[in-house]
Order: sequence, then C-alpha cells, then structure tokens
Amino acid sequence: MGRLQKILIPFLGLVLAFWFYSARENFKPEMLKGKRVIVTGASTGIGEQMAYHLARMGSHILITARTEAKLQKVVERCLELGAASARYVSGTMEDMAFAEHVVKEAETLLGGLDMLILNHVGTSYFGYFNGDVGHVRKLLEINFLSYVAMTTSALPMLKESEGSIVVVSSMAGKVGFPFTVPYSATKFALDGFFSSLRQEFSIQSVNVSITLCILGFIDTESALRAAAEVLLVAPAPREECALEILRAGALRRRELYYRYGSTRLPLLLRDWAAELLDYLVRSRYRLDGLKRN
Ligand SMILES: NC(=O)C1=CN([C@@H]2O[C@H](COP(=O)(O)OP(=O)(O)OC[C@H]3O[C@@H](n4cnc5c(N)ncnc54)[C@H](OP(=O)(O)O)[C@@H]3O)[C@@H](O)[C@H]2O)C=CC1
Ligand SMILES: CC(C)CCC[C@@H](C)[C@H]1CC[C@H]2[C@@H]3C(=O)C=C4C[C@@H](O)CC[C@]4(C)[C@H]3CC[C@]12C
Repeated sequence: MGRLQKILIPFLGLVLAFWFYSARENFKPEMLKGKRVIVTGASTGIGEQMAYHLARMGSHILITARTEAKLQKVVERCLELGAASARYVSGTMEDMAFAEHVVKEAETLLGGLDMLILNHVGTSYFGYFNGDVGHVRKLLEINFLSYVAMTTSALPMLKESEGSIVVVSSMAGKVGFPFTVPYSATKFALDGFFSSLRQEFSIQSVNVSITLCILGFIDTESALRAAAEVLLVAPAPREECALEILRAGALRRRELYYRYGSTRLPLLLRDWAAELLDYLVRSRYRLDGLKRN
C-alpha cells in the first residue's frame, strides 16, 4: 500500500500538472481586435495571409515589403475585409535605417505597437552551397540583422503595451537541411538571439512575449517554385499556417511548430538520433529534380 501511494501520488501530481498546463487560455479572434500590428514581408506568401486574417479580426495593420504595387493591393483587400486601419511602407530590409523607419511609422501613424511580426526573407537559392560569402552576408542582413534592428527600436513601444514579438523561422533553423546553407544560417541565428533575449526579459520582468515559429514546407509561390520538384514532402496551406502564427502570438506561446507532425516529431529525434534524422531528411529529397544553378 505504502509503495502504491509513493507511485500513485506523484503520478496524480503529474496528471494534474499536465491538465493544468494544457488547459491554457483559448484563442479568440477578439484578442487581436483593435491591436496595432506590423507585418513584414506582407506583399505575398504567409505574410500576405497574416494581413488578411488580421483584417478580418479588426486590427490596425502596417505592412511592409519592397514591391509597392503589391502592398497597395494587399492594403485595399485588408480594408475590404474589415481592418480597423491598413497602411504600407515600402523599402528594403537590406537597409537597417529602413527597418527602423518602419517602426517609427507605427509610432507616428498608430501611436504605439502591440505586435511586431517579423516574417520577411531575402531571395536565396535552393541548391548546393556555391561559396558566395557576399550572399551569406547580405542574407544575414535581411533575414537576421533587420529583425534585431526592428526589435530594438520597437522595444520601448512593446514594453509600454506589454506586447508581443513574433519571429517566423523554419525547421531549417533547428536542423540542417541540404540546399539551404545561407538561409539556414540566418534562421539558426534568430533562435540564438531571440531565445537568449527571452531569458533576459524573464529575469528583468519585461512583459513582452517572444514567439519563435518553426515552420515546415508551406505552399507559397516562392517555396513551390524553389523546392516542389525536389522535395517528397507535401506542402501545408499558407492560410492555415498564417492563422496558426497569429494564434500562437496572441496566446504568447514560446514556440509554434507547424505542422506539428512534420516538425515537432522529427525534432524529437534530433538530440538522441541525429544521424537517423539526417538520413530521414535526405530520403525526402529527389536529387534529379534539382535545377542547375
Ligand atoms: N514557404 C515555406 O516553405 C517556408 C517559409 N518559412 C518562413 O516563412 C516566412 C515567409 O515565407 P514565404 O511566405 O514563403 O515567403 P515569400 O517569398 O512568399 O515572401 C517573402 C516576403 O519578403 C519580402 N522581401 C523579400 N526581400 C525583401 C527585402 N530585401 N526587403 C524587404 N522585404 C523583402 C517579399 O516582398 P518583396 O519581394 O516585395 O520585397 C515578400 O513579401 C519566411 O520567414 C520564411 O523563412 C519557413 C519555413 C518554410
Ligand atoms: C523531412 C521532414 C522531417 C521535414 C521536411 C521539411 C523540409 C522539407 C522543409 C523545412 C524548411 C523548408 C525550407 C524553408 O524553410 C524555406 C524555404 C525558402 C523558400 O523560398 C524555398 C523553400 C525553402 C528552402 C523550404 C524548403 C523545404 C524545407 C527545407
């Protein structure tokens, strides 16, 4: 009996802890109503879909990317869908002054900021590493340093609103995949920077959440163009992906894994059977589909 109690009580404790942990707050679209949100890389792909979801939820939206004509169309659609307000700023994230300018625009136009969604990525190649160090530097500036610059300038506003930072990363920011060498380096850098910063926020009681989004293959035009012929993996829908990112950000989750089965489960292998994971990853590639570049 005594032994049974010794096992049963901790077991019940664990069950209760699990129940308590999983019964966390549920997402309601009203959570983002009236919130002031920046979405970067929102002229197309997942960023564009996030803008539309935010519009339906009644947020104030500030979007950015390089192509003005596309941004204009996305803003128009956001207004049709019910955004509280929708504006754009066009420019390149190769330029840190532009990254900071976007944040300043939120201050001027919206009077503050509740959520900063960092989503843009510069164009890269999907193929063997070609030795171009200049490209790695440029991609680090676009995919990583501009995220740092925007976070730094948005922090006073985010502290004020007790807001959220959402960082869109990838499975390629947690595991090495073939053909994404420069891209993968930039995504691993994001994990280092933002996971460390989250720890400091916790120590300093800074109530700004950081959500790192670990995405698998998503059916955006650029991803399909680059990799559909090579990967034996079905891409997940960008609309659903965009909604899951917003949900995780609104719930102040630490990380999002989308889709769960093709991201979280393979990652369980990473620390215990890295060689097996590497092998399984390679087995999902069709090398004769690779374009010459
Ligand atoms: N699709 C996928 O399979 C996966 C995507 N992800 C991540 O999801 C996020 C979105 O990806 P996805 O929607 O596929 O990307 P897209 O290629 O569809 O969109 C990229 C966006 O970034 C903008 N952009 C590109 N270069 C620059 C630049 N120099 N300065 C400013 N903006 C720029 C583009 O607009 P413009 O050209 O007008 O500037 C566009 O709006 C990225 O962080 C990506 O790493 C993660 C895992 C898988
Ligand atoms: C085998 C399984 C364990 C999981 C497989 C998931 C793999 C196939 C997923 C995970 C991360 C994905 C890449 C990514 O993050 C972003 C881009 C940029 C885009 O412009 C071109 C496509 C590309 C390279 C994706 C290609 C597919 C990748 C490697």
